[in-house]
Amino acid sequence: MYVKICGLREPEHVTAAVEAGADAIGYVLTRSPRRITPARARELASTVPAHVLTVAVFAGETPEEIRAAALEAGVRAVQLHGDHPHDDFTALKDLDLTLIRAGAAGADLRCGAFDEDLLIVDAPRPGSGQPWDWAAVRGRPAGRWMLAGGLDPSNVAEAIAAARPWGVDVSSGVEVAPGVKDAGLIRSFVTAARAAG
Ligand SMILES: O=C(O)c1ccccc1NCC(=O)[C@H](O)[C@H](O)COP(=O)(O)O
Repeated sequence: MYVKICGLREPEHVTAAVEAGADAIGYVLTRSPRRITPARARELASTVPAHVLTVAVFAGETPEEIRAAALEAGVRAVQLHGDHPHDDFTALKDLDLTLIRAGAAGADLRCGAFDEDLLIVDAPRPGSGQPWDWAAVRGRPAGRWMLAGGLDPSNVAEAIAAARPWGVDVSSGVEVAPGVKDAGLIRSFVTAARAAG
């Protein structure tokens, strides 16, 4: 089970995620209580070992803005959340970064449909921590796809059983307040997801 922890802002939470065995770590570079600057993302990403994917998250920015911020942040992947057209992914292809497409269950659920490498199937409001009907997508997404939206250490096993994803992605469920992560919750989430997967 591939595990991504999103919305990290502090070095101790990056360390907790890496030590717990997370596969990917996300930095939100778009409008959000979790937003950080590309410079801060670079600082946080600089300590992350090469086997962990560092991801810059965007929603609605232009390919030029995404390109500039991703290069400044020095990440290994970009995540385009919401209604980004196929052309935006094509425009970023030459960056040679992992491309992640993220959206709600109404979108095209075939990973690779927009030339992306990974797909995230999320709640309608990203980063809201709201659980949704995970079982509704069971058997529908194809390829390397992560389930997100309202996951936490106590429900991730149930969510995995319901949707049968390739991976899981969490933000609010490992926080004690919006944008404030908790190292213990991060560890518990990774452990629970791995045990269930
Ligand atoms: O986290 C945000 O605030 C956010 C804002 C705008 C676009 C994307 C955002 N988060 C992206 C993620 O990958 C979250 O992990 C995912 O939406 C799950 O969130 P949650 O339900 O809080 O676990």
